[in-house]
Amino acid sequence: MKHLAALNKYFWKYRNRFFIGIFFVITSNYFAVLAPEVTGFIVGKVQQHLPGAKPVAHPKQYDAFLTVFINWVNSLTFAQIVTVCSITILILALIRGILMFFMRQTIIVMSRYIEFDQKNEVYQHYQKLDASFFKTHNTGDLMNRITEDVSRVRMYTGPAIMYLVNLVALIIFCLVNMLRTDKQLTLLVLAPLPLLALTIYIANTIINRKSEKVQALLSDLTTNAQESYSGIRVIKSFVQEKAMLGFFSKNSEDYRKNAVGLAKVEAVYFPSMTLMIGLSTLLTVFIGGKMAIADPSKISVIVEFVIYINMLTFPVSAIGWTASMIQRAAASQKRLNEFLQIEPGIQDAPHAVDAPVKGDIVFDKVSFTYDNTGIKALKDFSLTIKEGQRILIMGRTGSGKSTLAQLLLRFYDVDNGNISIGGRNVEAYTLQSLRTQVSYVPQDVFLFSDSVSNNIRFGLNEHADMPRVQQAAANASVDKEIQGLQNGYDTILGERGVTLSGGQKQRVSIARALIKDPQIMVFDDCLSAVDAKTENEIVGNLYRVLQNKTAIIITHRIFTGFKFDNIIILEEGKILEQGTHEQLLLLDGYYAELYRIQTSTGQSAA
Ligand SMILES: Nc1ncnc2c1ncn2[C@@H]1O[C@H](COP(=O)(O)OP(=O)(O)OP(=O)(O)O)[C@@H](O)[C@H]1O
Repeated sequence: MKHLAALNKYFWKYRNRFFIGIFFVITSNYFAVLAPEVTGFIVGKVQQHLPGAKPVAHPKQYDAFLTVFINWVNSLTFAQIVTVCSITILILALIRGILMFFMRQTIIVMSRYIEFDQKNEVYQHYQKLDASFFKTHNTGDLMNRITEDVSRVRMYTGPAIMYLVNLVALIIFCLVNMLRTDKQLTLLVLAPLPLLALTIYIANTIINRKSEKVQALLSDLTTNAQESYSGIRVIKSFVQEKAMLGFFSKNSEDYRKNAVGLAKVEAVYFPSMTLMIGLSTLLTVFIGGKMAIADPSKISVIVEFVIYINMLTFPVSAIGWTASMIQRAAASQKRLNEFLQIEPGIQDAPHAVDAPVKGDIVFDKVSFTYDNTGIKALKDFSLTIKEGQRILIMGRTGSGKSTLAQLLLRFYDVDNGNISIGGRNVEAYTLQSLRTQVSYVPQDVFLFSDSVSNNIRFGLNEHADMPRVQQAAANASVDKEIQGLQNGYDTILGERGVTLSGGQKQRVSIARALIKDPQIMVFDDCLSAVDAKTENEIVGNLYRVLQNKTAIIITHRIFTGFKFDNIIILEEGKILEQGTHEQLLLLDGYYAELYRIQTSTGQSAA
């Protein structure tokens, strides 16, 4: 339950709505319990009007408000009393309805505001968390917490609180009135209600457990179906349709069994609840009936009590429901707190500054190990890249090339050594200035379900006009292909739009980096999906665009047509060879071997 304390800041933020809402809940219940009293009063009047009726031994006491009303009504004729009381009951119902409307307008609307704020809070926090957090938590879990868990918490901030205050207020008002009317009858007829509340609580817990299981199975089923659709080409090419169908049918069967089990419990639960509630009414009529036989003036009491019992039915049955709603919200808030309390490992250092990120890049004895796998990706790595140099980084897969780029952008922080740009440690720049001024084209391309032009503009804070977007696309050699699409630059990409080829996606992603026009650019194996001719064209363009800029190009292919200031060959996190193309050929090592293979097979990019 302590987990829910995290929500207090929201209650405080919306305190006006909250307290006004509670005021509406209480007043609506006050007016609700006036109706049975007026009904009891009028039935009493009718009974007294019958021939041979004995006068009431102990006239009933009313609260101050009702006493004024009854004193006034008593001054009217019998026919007028009946009419006025009937209209009063109608007016009371109307007042209650209006107050309930305002109660929902305040409390439920407040819960929607809190839900909105909480979703934003979680989303903003996700944005702050670093790369290693996302590597160790799966997307489904992140999605579930921001949607399902936040919704469950809303059930607490809205309906649960509203019903809780409502039931407490109604039970108190009813009890006060019932005890004032007849203490003994009150205790007798209310005896089954605690039992009812307990039974409902237990049954609700069982239902919740079962429905959570059903929910989890449904989520498995959806994931299963989603994977089948997105991996349909792999399934078909490996002729695994039958196996996948079998897997899906098994999941589906598990889901069916559990859903039917839940339906059975619910089928027993609701009628038994009605039966138990009926018991209280039966007791009222039975015990009250006996009392009325002994003293006919008690008829009004029985009528009043039957109405009270019916009024109490819903709140009492809602006790279990509300309790389980609060339990579920507490469990969900616990899950949300787990993430909200994680401090991002990569943050702005206290002394970090917003400054132009340019100058020589120096890796000084850098070592880095991935925490989750213990893999030592860089070992005592030192390299100086002069401002304006274009360098190529090559090496076997897993040799640490991408790690270098990610350390430069502070997706991770080094374990030992340091990385500086323009004489200032990368940690001394704010993340904002570092990442806006160093353009990075990652290995795995990601395009948003948006227009091509907006995908290219993505990293800009200002709006770029079309000529600028087109220029960036032309430099990435993708302009002509975009123009060839049906809606050109307005073509929507992604699941509901056009699917670009792997090479086209890579080039849109390069255009996105080029449009930022930064001083430092890092291309991480981002041309792997394009053919040699296109690659040649892009590198040619890049060579021109990257004049006077520092460029780090990570690749597996050799570009012979262009002169790189330095070529680095990495091996197991260390420099194996470095120098210009000619120097490396003379060295006759890994690079020369790769060059021979590529030229003999015609793979060389230029
Ligand atoms: N997020 C990660 N968590 C744990 N280990 C990682 C992670 N990323 C990379 N590694 C490991 O670190 C080592 C270096 O990986 P890196 O991605 O830098 O290599 P690379 O030279 O870029 O490879 P490739 O050419 O295949 O892209 C590899 O052994 C890899 O398995």
